[in-house]
Amino acid sequence: MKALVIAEHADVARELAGGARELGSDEVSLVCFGGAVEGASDKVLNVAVPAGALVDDAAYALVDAANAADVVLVEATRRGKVIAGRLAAKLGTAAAGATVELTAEGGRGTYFGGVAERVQKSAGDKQVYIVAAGVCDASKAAGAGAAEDVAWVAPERAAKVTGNVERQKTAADPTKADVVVSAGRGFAAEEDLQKARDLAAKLGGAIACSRPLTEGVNWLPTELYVGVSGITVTPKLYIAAGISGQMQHMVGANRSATVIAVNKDKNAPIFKQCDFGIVGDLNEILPALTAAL
Ligand SMILES: Cc1cc2nc3c(=O)[nH]c(=O)nc-3n(C[C@H](O)[C@H](O)[C@H](O)COP(=O)(O)OP(=O)(O)OC[C@H]3O[C@@H](n4cnc5c(N)ncnc54)[C@H](O)[C@@H]3O)c2cc1C
Repeated sequence: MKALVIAEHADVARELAGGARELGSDEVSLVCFGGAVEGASDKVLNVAVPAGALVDDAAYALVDAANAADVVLVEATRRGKVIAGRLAAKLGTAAAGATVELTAEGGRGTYFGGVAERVQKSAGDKQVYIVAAGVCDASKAAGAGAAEDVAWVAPERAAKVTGNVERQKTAADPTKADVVVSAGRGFAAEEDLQKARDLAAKLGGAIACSRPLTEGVNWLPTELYVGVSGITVTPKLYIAAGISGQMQHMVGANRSATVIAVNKDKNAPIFKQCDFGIVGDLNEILPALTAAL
């Protein structure tokens, strides 16, 4: 069996390469847009993204590599999801998303904010899985990593980069953190986010958020929103503050080992999806937690 791994982060690339081996792949090809990955795969595919082009469009350069593979594992990033969808369409199949476990029977994924699970496979003989960080075991990754250049193939109607805006960099990556303090629309003012930052700092964790805090008011970078169209996090502790618990958000958080919710509405749906719930005003609860730690 042959596998193609597509990732944005070197550590997740290793994990997915390990996952491909666990599935029984005897040949693993790997492309990582976020840096060199050595000793993790048989082949390393170098896709040079031309200036002005988008990584999202890399699917077209990878069609031949995907066609040569039986299984394609794609890191569940925003760009990865675009690449996986386009590649699956080119292969005449569908991509299985939100995969939290890979098995020979298919990918186990969660749905409806984690209240349901199912195992699914792409139709046909080629499998395309979108897999989150932390799902596969990197220790199984191995290989000589023979380098191969892959020519860029521009899409028929490529998106054009019309400008670049430097984004605010965050101190810690929530996809890697053991503790994530996640802020939602319950935060009434941007400066109140400091309360979440203080708690995260005290716990050695990272900040994340629900989508309205990025795309609605632009208080935090889009890389930080958790959910079906954002990132998937798998921390030991997820503190959801001022988040109602809509399924589109929870699907990205429900693999956290422990979820604590802080919400002033005792009927908020999040209280049905958490291990511990605190009914109260986050403006009082978060500073109190920070002070108590
Ligand atoms: C196709 C699609 C994709 C989507 N993808 C995503 C996604 O990937 N990620 C995502 O997050 N969302 C996503 N959404 C949006 C999602 O449906 C919800 O609208 C969003 O998650 C709600 O964010 P929230 O919980 O922060 O806000 P709200 O639902 O408005 O909840 C705010 C909560 O804060 C509480 N609150 C208010 N004030 C306080 C206070 N002072 N102290 C404590 N609690 C307080 C309220 O009681 C309420 O429960 C998507 C929607 C669609 C249609």
